[in-house]
Amino acid sequence: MTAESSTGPARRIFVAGHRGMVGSAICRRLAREKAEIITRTRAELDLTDQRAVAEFFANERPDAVILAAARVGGILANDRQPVDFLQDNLQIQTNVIAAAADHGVRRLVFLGSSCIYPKFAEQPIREDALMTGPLEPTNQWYAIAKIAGVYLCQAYRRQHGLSYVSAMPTNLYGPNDNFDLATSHVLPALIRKFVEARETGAETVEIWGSGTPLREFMHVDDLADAIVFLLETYDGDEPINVGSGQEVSIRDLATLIAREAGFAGELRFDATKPDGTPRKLMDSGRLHALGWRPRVALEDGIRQTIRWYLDNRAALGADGRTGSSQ
Ligand SMILES: NC(=O)C1=CN([C@@H]2O[C@H](COP(=O)(O)OP(=O)(O)OC[C@H]3O[C@@H](n4cnc5c(N)ncnc54)[C@H](OP(=O)(O)O)[C@@H]3O)[C@@H](O)[C@H]2O)C=CC1
Ligand SMILES: C[C@H]1O[C@H](OP(=O)(O)OP(=O)(O)OC[C@H]2O[C@@H](n3cnc4c(=O)[nH]c(N)nc43)[C@H](O)[C@@H]2O)[C@@H](O)[C@@H](O)C1=O
Repeated sequence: MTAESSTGPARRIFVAGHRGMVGSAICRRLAREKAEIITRTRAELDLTDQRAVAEFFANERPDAVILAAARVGGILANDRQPVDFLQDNLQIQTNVIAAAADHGVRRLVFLGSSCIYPKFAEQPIREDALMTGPLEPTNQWYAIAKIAGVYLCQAYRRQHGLSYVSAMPTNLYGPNDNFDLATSHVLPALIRKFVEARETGAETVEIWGSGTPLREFMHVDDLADAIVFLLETYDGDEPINVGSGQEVSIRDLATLIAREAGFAGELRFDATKPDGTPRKLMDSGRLHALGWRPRVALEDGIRQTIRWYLDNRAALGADGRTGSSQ
């Protein structure tokens, strides 16, 4: 294990999870850099397979890694599949981070999530709120795994001097999102629901929970730009928040998407579904102080993502996830 801890451009970058929403956006963004991008589909490399991951790193020798592969899902999937969200994420991140360290990877960016912060953290949430209070019960399993990932990066830095960092994105949306209503996040779910309601002439659309929770949304192209910026410039022990500052209630988000999708009917709130955390607006002041700012306004991003969904839904699987052709 070597301990070269400089920032700066990487040459061979392994983007883990390149077929996902975040990984694909990172690949689009990296195409503008002088870097060779290494990818593997899940069929080629199951990241929960420790031996296969070690072999891959021994053969490919990337000098940087962006870890955007994970078991990801919305509030209900997190709540109903605690084993999958805890176990898959612990395995994927531990295998990748450990193999990277064992095979001389110089730089690694681990993606956490704003849900790792305490449910009732002071708003906007600063990085030092981590581990200061109880987690939101619906996604505590996923959060515990992600917290372990943050600590593993810090541990490799402390014990082996490695330059591994963690970024905490807020709620994301954009091309290649998951539009499966059972497992998706709210924004793609509402795009699909309102588009289909307009097409079928449905009079109501069901919105989970009370509509009062507040969420901060960022377009995935902004996130990808921030991750490449951090890969090249950030070498800190602390995780760093990546937010947009664009906060909206679920009711207002639904109203906005309904308008953009051309749905004029009624919103019906389903109180049997969980609200989750009441608010999670991140303080992204540290990232801004480094000189990075988001660009995509929420309305523009939603309009663009509705267009993407309309243009691409035929190629999505029946469940609304990107097919295996990429
Ligand atoms: N979406 C969001 O709102 C947020 C996401 N994040 C973080 O960003 C990262 C990416 O999320 P996102 O792009 O939305 O998620 P996606 O589900 O769109 O993508 C995840 C990717 O990981 C791959 N993957 C999952 N399990 C394995 C495995 N065992 N072996 C190999 N590959 C695997 C998937 O492969 P396959 O295509 O085969 O399924 C997919 O390409 C995650 O770390 C997530 O926690 C953080 C905050 C918010
Ligand atoms: C990114 C983050 O994402 C997850 O947390 P979340 O922000 O609570 O996730 P969500 O997008 O699924 O819901 C946001 C809000 O929206 C409401 N809501 C309304 N109607 C629908 C709906 O149709 N689908 C969904 N999914 N939610 C809906 C829903 O009830 C909730 O109040 C974490 O588990 C964790 O994985 C994580 O890191």
